[in-house]
Amino acid sequence: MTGFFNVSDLHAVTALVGRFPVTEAEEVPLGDALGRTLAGEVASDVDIPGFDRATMDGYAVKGADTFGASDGSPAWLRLAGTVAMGDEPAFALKQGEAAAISTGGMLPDGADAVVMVEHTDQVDGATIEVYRSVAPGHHVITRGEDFEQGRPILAAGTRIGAAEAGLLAAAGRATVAVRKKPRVGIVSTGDEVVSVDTTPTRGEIRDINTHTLSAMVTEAGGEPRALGIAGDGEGDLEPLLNEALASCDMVLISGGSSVGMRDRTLAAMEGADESEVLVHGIAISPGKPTILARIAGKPVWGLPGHVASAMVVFEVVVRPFLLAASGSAEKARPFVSARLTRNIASAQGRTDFVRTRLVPDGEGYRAEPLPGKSGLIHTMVHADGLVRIERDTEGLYRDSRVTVHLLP
Ligand SMILES: Nc1nc2c(c(=O)[nH]1)N[C@H]1C(S)=C(S)[C@@H](COP(=O)(O)OP(=O)(O)OC[C@H]3O[C@@H](n4cnc5c(N)ncnc54)[C@H](O)[C@@H]3O)O[C@H]1N2
Ligand code: MOO
Repeated sequence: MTGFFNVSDLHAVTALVGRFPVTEAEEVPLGDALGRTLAGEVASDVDIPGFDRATMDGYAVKGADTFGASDGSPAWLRLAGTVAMGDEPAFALKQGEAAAISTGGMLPDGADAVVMVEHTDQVDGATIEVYRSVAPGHHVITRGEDFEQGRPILAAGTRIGAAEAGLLAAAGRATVAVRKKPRVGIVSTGDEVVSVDTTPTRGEIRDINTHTLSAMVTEAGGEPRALGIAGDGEGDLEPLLNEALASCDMVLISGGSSVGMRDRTLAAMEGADESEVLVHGIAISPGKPTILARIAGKPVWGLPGHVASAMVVFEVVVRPFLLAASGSAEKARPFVSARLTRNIASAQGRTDFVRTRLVPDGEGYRAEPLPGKSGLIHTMVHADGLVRIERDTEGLYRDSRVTVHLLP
């Protein structure tokens, strides 16, 4: 009988991640670095900010000079000068003095706080009244408060988002060393699968997996390359597989990974030069008929054809390999805790990933499992996340608390 003679445990599969290389580093302009992964640790060349800086418009003061000040009993301070923006003040504050300052201006020596202009009145050209007491440090960002010169500010493996781009700009990084985006070749298979611009005849179905997988590759920091659809005939897949291997760092083939008569993915992988099949079958659901081969040092995946299965397998198995290939330090998706709206059955001996919708419920969420047919794309559209049920768990009862790993 044909079958999966050696179904692997999920942990054993993800442990294979170290068998594959990380992409090379390259220096890119900061403006092109969004979504990329830092190749090395980054330190700043300067203190940020490089000086004590006002965060409000008003007067730089010595906090102690304002202690006890109120509307009924204001503090009187002498005006020592005005701070010009972008300049270092040429004067220092002595006891009982204040200096006019704008937001972002440099505090003169001797000042340690800023009192807001609306809490003051100018009595004449040389004197102000202060109606509030300000403690030292009030309305001031101190030198090096964001980060200090020479100290690491971002670790290798950090994915560059908006905040990281800002930090790199502050640290003077006009160019950044990042990992090359792993290129991922995507091949769909099946005589019944037709491209999106075709009206399917009865028996045909439009190619969904190329588009879901491309989107997921992009989200994970890779660069998808759609290579088209291979038929089920003998020798149909090989040219596309070879093209993908020649131009990409990883290959995803969807469909034909099972044990049916037309399932030729395994044979095509085995027939490639320098090929070693590492996995054929994983103890997960959906996604049991997943294949992983190492061909010419590159990971080549055979993903289930069923559309939701292909997405779930990408999320829980392939994505960690893609993150590792780009040197990413990301470990796990964010998750929320929620109560199940109904029982979920699960067979022992495999890890289940249940597509789940989150329904807001007072302070938190209820987790609503979505019915399981893995050939339906709408279940993924409605899912907010996945609930993982471990191999040794038979199922979960309604109202039990579960962890929902959020999908992007
Ligand atoms: N006798 C058995 N049959 C099946 C088993 C099994 O253990 N014994 N496993 C089932 C499971 S679970 C899955 S998952 C599928 C996986 O099969 P394949 O990877 O070989 O995929 P196909 O047979 O080629 O396709 C399955 C299904 O998905 C549709 N499909 C394929 N590619 C696309 C695409 N790019 N876009 C949209 N839809 C696609 C295809 O038309 C089929 O309907 O095997 C079960 N069978
Ligand atoms: O294991 Mo399949 O991937 O259920 O749909």
